[in-house]
Amino acid sequence: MSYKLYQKSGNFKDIRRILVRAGKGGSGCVSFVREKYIITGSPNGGNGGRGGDVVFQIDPRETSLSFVESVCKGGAGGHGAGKAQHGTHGSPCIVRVPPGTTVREIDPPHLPKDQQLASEEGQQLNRAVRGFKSWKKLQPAERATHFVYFPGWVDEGETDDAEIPREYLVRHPERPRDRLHLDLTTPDDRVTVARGGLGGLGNPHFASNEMRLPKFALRGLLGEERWLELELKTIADAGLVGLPNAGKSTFLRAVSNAHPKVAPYPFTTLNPYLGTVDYADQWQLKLADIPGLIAGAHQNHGLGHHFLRHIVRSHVLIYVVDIGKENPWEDLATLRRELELYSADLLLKPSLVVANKADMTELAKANLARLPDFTQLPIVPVSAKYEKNIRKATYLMRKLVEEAKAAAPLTPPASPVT
Ligand SMILES: Nc1nc2c(ncn2[C@@H]2O[C@H](COP(=O)(O)OP(=O)(O)OP(=O)(O)O)[C@@H](O)[C@H]2O)c(=O)[nH]1
Ligand SMILES: [Mg+2]
Repeated sequence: MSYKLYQKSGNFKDIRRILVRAGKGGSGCVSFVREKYIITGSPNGGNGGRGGDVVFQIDPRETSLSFVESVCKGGAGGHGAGKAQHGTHGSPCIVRVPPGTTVREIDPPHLPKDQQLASEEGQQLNRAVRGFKSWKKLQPAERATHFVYFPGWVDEGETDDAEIPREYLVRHPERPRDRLHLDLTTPDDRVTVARGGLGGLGNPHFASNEMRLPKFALRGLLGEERWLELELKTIADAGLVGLPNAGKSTFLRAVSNAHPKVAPYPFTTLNPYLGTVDYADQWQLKLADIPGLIAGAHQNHGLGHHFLRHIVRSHVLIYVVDIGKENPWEDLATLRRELELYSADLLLKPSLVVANKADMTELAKANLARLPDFTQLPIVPVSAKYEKNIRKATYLMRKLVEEAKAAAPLTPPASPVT
């Protein structure tokens, strides 16, 4: 049931597993000067171009991971050509991701269990399989995968003495041992997640006194390849939590420029929704509306509780309770219990109780009088539908957010790129 409801939420995706593969480098070229009266032309093959990187561009306009491709490939570098013409660089693959995306490298799904990188044993095996293998020890057939030859020319050990720069010694670059782990929070930042392969060297590079006319050039290297898990944890200053139908979306509509759907049935909201509250002095507050939580959400009742990932980063939590029904404090206790089961840290965040639907009845008034007996948190009665007492709520929200920001001013810094 809950799965189906989640599926109904259109294209929204907050978790994705993708493959990023940077482009391979172009090959170097074997070529010689051919001109009238020049019998033995000097080598003039160009180098191959670099493969294109895969780059994550953090774009504040994006709010979902649904437009990220499952396979992101950088373009291949062009091959070198005669007359010392170098190959073109491969075009980079630029992937737009919303701020708040975390990136974690995972094992490729097709590797057998014992070869997976997670275990130390698996890591050793991986290194042995695709680890550093000196090209000198390779069989001729294997060696041909490193070199391009002049047509009809047979390698009889000439390539043994070729001076090859260190970075070319490994044809299949070993999978980086440090796994990529990034937290992309800074808007408009760019992070390279897979580097393109180097372009191969043309034959002039191997010319020496012993070998004036080298008839081989280097092939380009393969680009990096990684499997990544992207998870979107929305960045908002405050998050609304409440039972279904408590009026969270109505409250967001009342205080911000956002227009989430409002309807008198539970689970109207299926995706997190972000709104901005504008204050008179240009100060802004980002407020996130998420689907309703119910008792047992940690056991996947209702819509489950995985959407709580969108409020773990917010500075302040706002509990929206429907004060017009019997025993609203039980709802508050349910909410706090479910939050604790997701992450106990959530309960430590500064919070505020918005007692919604205060316009309703005498019961609402009686409940409001009793509510402080059940919680220490500040309580603001409002009517989101009729926009009553909204100013007081926004004022308190701002105060809490400013205090929380002053206490922990920095958003977590982006971890270094490996
Ligand atoms: N009388 C009254 N009705 C309200 C008030 N706030 C919201 N409602 C009504 O309550 C119903 C539910 O409101 P929503 O904003 O969709 O509730 P929600 O918490 O977002 O619900 P879900 O998205 O399903 O979790 C709607 O029919 C609203 O018109 C209020 O202050 N007074
Ligand atoms: Mg809603």
